[in-house]
Parts: sequence; structure tokens; C-alpha cells
Amino acid sequence: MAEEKKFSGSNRPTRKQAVPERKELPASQRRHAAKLSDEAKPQNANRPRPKTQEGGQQNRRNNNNNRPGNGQQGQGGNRRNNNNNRSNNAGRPMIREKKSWSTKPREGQINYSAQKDDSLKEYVSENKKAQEAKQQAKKKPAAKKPAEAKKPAAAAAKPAASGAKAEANSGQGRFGGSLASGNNSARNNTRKRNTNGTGQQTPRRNDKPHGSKKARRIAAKQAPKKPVTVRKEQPLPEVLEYKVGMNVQDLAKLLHRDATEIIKKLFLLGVVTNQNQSLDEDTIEVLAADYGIEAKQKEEEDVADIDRFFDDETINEEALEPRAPVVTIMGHVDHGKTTLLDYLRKTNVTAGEAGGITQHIGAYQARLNDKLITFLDTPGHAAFTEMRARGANVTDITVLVVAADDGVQPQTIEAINHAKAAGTPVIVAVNKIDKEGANPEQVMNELMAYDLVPEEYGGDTIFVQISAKFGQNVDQLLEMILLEADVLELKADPTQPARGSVIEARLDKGRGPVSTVLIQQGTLHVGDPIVVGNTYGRVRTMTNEKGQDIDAAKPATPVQITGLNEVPLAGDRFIVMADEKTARAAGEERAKRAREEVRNAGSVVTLDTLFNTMAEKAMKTVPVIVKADVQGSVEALTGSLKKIEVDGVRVDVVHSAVGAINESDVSLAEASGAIILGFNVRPTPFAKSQANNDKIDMRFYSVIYDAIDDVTAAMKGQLEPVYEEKVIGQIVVKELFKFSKVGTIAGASVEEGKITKDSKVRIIRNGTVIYDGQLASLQRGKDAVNEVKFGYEFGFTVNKFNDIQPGDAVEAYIMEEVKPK
Ligand SMILES: Nc1nc2c(ncn2[C@@H]2O[C@H](COP(=O)(O)OP(=O)(O)OP(=O)(O)O)[C@@H](O)[C@H]2O)c(=O)[nH]1
Repeated sequence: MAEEKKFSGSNRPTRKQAVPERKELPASQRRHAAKLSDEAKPQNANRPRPKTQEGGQQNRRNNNNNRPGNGQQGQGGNRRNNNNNRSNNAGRPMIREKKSWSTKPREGQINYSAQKDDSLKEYVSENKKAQEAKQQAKKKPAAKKPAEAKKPAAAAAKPAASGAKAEANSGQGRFGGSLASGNNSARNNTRKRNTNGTGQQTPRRNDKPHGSKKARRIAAKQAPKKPVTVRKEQPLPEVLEYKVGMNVQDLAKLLHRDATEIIKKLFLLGVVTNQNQSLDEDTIEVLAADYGIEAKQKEEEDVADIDRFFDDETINEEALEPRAPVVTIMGHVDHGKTTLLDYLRKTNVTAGEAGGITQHIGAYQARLNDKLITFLDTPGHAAFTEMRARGANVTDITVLVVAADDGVQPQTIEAINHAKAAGTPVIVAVNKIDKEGANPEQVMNELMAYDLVPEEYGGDTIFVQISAKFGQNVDQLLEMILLEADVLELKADPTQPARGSVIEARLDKGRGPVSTVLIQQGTLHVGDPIVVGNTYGRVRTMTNEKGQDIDAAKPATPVQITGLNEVPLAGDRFIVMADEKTARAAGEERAKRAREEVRNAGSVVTLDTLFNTMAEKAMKTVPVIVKADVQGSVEALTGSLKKIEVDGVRVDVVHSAVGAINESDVSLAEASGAIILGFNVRPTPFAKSQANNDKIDMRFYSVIYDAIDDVTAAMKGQLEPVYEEKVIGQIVVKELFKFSKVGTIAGASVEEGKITKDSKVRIIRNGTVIYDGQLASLQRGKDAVNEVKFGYEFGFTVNKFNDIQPGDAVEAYIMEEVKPK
């Protein structure tokens, strides 16, 4: 034990030489002791020790005498001796002088050290005597004596006058060795040294076992014995639902069996495996069969696929309840959409409901005879189609507003096509009937050309003649909407977790992302964890169109919610998840996939990819949008396109109109996967940038037959790509190098641009093109290179041309595929 302590790295001197057998010190310690004595000797010899040295020696001697005593004795001895030192310290260095201030009595204080008090001295001597008598009475074992005898000898071996360091090491000095032994430290007096290696210094209540050893032994015997836990064999599951790639450990949990048992079983079945090795489908099924149970592969759930919740299969038919219809109002500019919406907002909404509309949330509900109608406040047709492009088929009924004094206009037709593409029934509101010159019959006749035939003419389209400004027949319009809703049998299940679509969203400085959502199924509650488009969150607040806080919202209700992490897009779908963790996982995965999709964009249908897309998707129709300068061209082109039929596939004109290609056309093209054909028209700047972003294929023609030929060729997969020449460099031939094996190599330099390995070259001599062909080789020095840049010299040969001359100018060019503008 003592040996171990000695080499444990502690500087503390060994208190008792518990190993007296050691005859001599280890070599390292002997060297160290010799070094110390060497260092001490000359110091001793050279250091001038005037009178004070005597005092110092005297002091040490006194300390030696005090050492065997307890701490108190040691300290008391020191104090007195130090006082003695002070009286003799005239020739001491400054540091000694400095120390004296701390013990000097201040003015007014009694100098106790100057007073002669022998009581302590007497006490010490008496105590000493008593201890000696005790020791003698004890008669220590002889084995310990050499150790004690050795100690002073070892101390004597050390230089007696080697300064404070030597004093501290030997456990002597001003404090009688108490510092070194740790006895004088307040910390050591109050705390127990940690001996259990935990590093804990402060003793804790439970550190020490309570009671005597015997009492503890008895208590341990009497304590009730813990029963040995016997693992209860659980029954096997009826069906083992596994995933491919599971290991023995996973299966052990599912089968409620020990992993070793499974390993053994598999071994007997001829499969050598360990606990962590993944198992294939066959192995898992064989194992299940051996246990006599059925094995079924668990289908992996795609957490990011929120669209599956919108399948009609997920709806519980029994829980279905009638819901309010969702209506969108569309029509040509200035035909009265806003006026109609405002009228509904002011009258039908506020009627009987205190507060009225206090804020605009992009959607609101009107009430007629205790039946609700939800109106979507879409700012334009493009937004409507954009929403649909994102999968939000929220609209049940479209109200087409046509001014009776203006008739069918381009945006009226656009609106009809948008509604048709969305597959929603149309109710026509012939507006401004109060106006002079209003001709509702004319409107009805015009609309018949677009398959909107009034009921009185044998069709199935509802027409209501209204005056939005004066509210004439507006209630009748609402009645008709409710009637159409009845026909549609609009129902929803309010019992399931909510799902729906975003109507509009924005970032509020104080509240963060604020979104107006329309609940399509289920009931939305405050606190619901939610995934919206590519973001997620928890519904923090929910308000209705009157700005009132609500806790829950049923199907077909528009509400404004906060609590999302980011601003979603209009038309994004939302779904309430089981918990926030799943919502977060789904939202993050969707955001990741959206980023990847943007990166890999380019899978939209273009005229170039039409043939492949037709083959891939087994398309029966090719959707196109036709825009032309005059109505005659529109009709001619659409008529010709409709006649094209290739292998049972025909062209479907989604929308055709006169005028420039606008963003509404681009949105419609995006939603319907159509190609836009422009005849003598160009896109508006906004539509152009939107088409670029959405990668919509727009083609422009000035000859109808070109358009028809292109579409026919694309449908046959024979569309020729269009190439354009692009000059990339100008070269001048400097000299010729003739080789018997390779022929003539022209040495030249690039005067402008560059030349590449796949360049075509045009040899120009005296301003005349003498040859146009393909470059055969390109090299710098002896190495073949891919390109040579401006300013460099190089060698080249031309395919099938050997008559190159110094001074010839060479134009390097490439053929670049271009999209027709
Ligand atoms: N006399 C009469 N004027 C109407 C009626 N409805 C709308 N108006 C007027 O027609 C003009 C255009 O109406 P809006 O409601 O702004 O038309 P809009 O279709 O919303 O127009 P945009 O928002 O530009 O697409 C306004 O001056 C209305 O006052 C109506 O029934 N009778």
C-alpha cells in the first residue's frame, strides 16, 4: 500500500514508513536526494548568515521539538518563535521584513506576545509527558520501531539549512509541518478527504452506511430476498408484420422470443446469421412459417404524401353531413364581380349577425334561409387556375358574371374555359339589367356558342338576371346556388382530422405567417398539428371572417390561422397530423422534395417532348391553347388543329382567344399541361417570365400551316429540332507543317473567341468561302486538345480538305439548338 502511495504522484510526504523492509531508496529517489544535497551544500556554505541565521536555526530547532506534538502545539510554538525572529531580524532581506507587519500589534492593541505567559508552555510539557507515558504503556510492536528510527535519519540526510523548500518537504518550517500534512488547513479540518475516487469532496448524508457493522450484517440477513425475475413467455403474434431488412433483434421483439432462439431456429433452417444482420423477405417468411404464423410485409408509409388523405376512400360515408357550397365569381373586367361580392358582404353576411365583416380574409360566408354559402374572393382567373394547378379543387360552383350591356367578352370566354377545365358547373349572372341598353337575351344567345345553354332553351345552365348595384334578384341568385348545391349533394365528414386548402397567405410583422384556409373535410381545432404545402406548424390562433376567435371550424368554413413556420402558397393543401413530430417530419420532407423538384425541373410537356410524353402517359388528347391576332385566325387554327389525328390521339383546344398571351393563359397551360400556340401574337412581359419559370412551351407562328405541321410532327415524334449557327472564333493560318503520315497540319492562331474540337470551320480566302466542313483534329504541340482560346497558337486539320494555305482566314462555328421565338 505504502509503495503504491509513494508512486501515485502525490507530493505529500509519507507519514508513516509502513514498508520498513526497503533497504535503500529507488534509484530515481536516490538521484533526487543527491541532487538536493548538492544544491543545498554550496548555498549553505556561501550564503552569509549573520546573527539572524542563528535565530533561524534556533527557530528550526524549536520547530523540530514541536513536530511530534499536535497542530495547536506546533502553531503556538511557531508563533512564539517568529516573535523571537522578529526581534533578531535586523539584517534579513526585505521579504522577511514585510512579513512582520501582519503580526505586529496595532496602536491601542495589547501585545500579548510581549507578555510573559507560561501557561501554554506548561500545558504543552504536561501533555507531552502524558503522551510519552501512554506510548510506553502501549509498547509498540518492534516491527514499527525501525520505521520511526529511520524517519529522523532520513530527515537528517536532507540539508538542514536548504531554505523554505527543504522545510516544507521535510514537514517542518514555520507551521511545524502542519501545512504539508494538511492538518492546518481549515478545509481539511472540516471536510473529509474523498477516498472513493468519485472526486466528490463534500461528504453526503448517504456516504456512510448507518449502524454498526454487526447491525448491518444482521439487517442484511433479515432483509426480504428479492425474487428472481422469471421472464414470462408471451404468445406469438397471429401475424408477423415485418419490413424487409429487419434483423433478428427486430424480429425477436415482434415475435416475443429470445434473439438466440431465433438465431438457432434460423441455423436449423440453414440460415447462418447474427443479431444485427438484415434479413430478406424469404428468410423472414420461412421463419414465420416455422413458428406456424402468417407473415405480412408492412407497407412503408410515405410521411410526406399528404395527398393520400384527400382520397375519397378515406371518407367515412356514415359520418357525412351536408356542407355549404364553395363558390367562385368570375367574369370580364368591369362586368360587376366586385359589386356583387360587396353587395353580398354588406347585406347577406351582416343580416342578423352582429359585428358584420370586420376584415378581409379572401373568403367569407353568406347566409340565406339559414343556409350558408362560402364565397371565395379570387382576385382573378389566373389565381383560380393557379390554385387548381396546385391541386386545390376547392370550388364547387362558378358564378359567371356577364354585363347585359356589354355581352360576351374575351375574359368571359377565358372564365368559361377555366371553369370547364376545373370541371365546375357554371351559373350565369347576367348583370346590370337595370342599365339602359341592357340586353340579357343577347347574352344568353352569345353564351350558347360556349355550351352554356339556358334551361328555357332546353339546356342545363342556370341564368339569373341581376343588378348587383341595386341588389335586384341577388337573393334569387343565392337560391339558385343552393339549388345547384343540392343537386351536387355536397357533403363532408366533420368527425375526422381537418384537411383543406389555402385560399391566401401572407406574412404579418407581428403574427408571423397568416393564412386563410378553407376546411374541406373534418374539423379544425386550435392546437392541431398541421402540415400545409411544404411547411408545418401548430394552429395557434383561429379567427373567422368577422375577426372573432374561434376554437373549432367545420367543413366549408374559411378561417384565418396563425402558427405556421412559413408562408404557404395559395392553393396549397393542408392536413392535420396525429402529433407535431409527424407534422414536422412531413413538412420538412415535403420542403426537401420541393427543392429537389425545382432542381430537376423540366418534366413539363413541350412540343419537343410531346411524343415521349404521349407514349409515357398514354395520352389520348394533346391539350393546346391558341391565341391569335384576329378571330378569323383563331378559328382557322383551332379548326385545323382539331382535325389532326395521329394514332388515335387528337388535339384538344383548352382555350382559344384573340389577343396577346397573358399570365392567365400561362396559368391555364400549367394547370392543364397545355402547349401555347401564338399566331401573330406575343406574350406580355409578365406572361413570358411566368412561362419561363413554369417551363411552359410557347410557340409562335405567322403561317398556319407551319403550326399544323409542327403539331402533327410532334405527335408523330418527328419534330425536327431547329438549329442556329453561332460563330465562336476567328482564326488566321500562319504556316503549314507537312507530315507524310498525317498530311498537312495548319499552324494558326486564335485572333478572336476560341475554337473547339467539335467546331465546324469555314475556310475563307480573299473574302470568299472556299470550304465549309468539320474540324478533323485540334492540337497544341503534340497534344490533342479540346479547345484553344484567344491568343494561343495551335495546329489543326480539316476533314476532307487538304488545300489550306498560310494567310487563310478560318471561321469556327457551332450549330446550336434553339427554341423558335
Ligand atoms: N348600373 C349598374 N352598374 C353596375 C352594376 N354592377 C356593377 N356596376 C358598375 O360597374 C362598374 C364596374 O363594376 P365592378 O364591380 O368594379 O366590376 P368588376 O367586374 O369587379 O371589375 P374588375 O374588378 O375590374 O374586374 C362599377 O362602376 C359598378 O358600379 C349593376 O348591376 N348596375
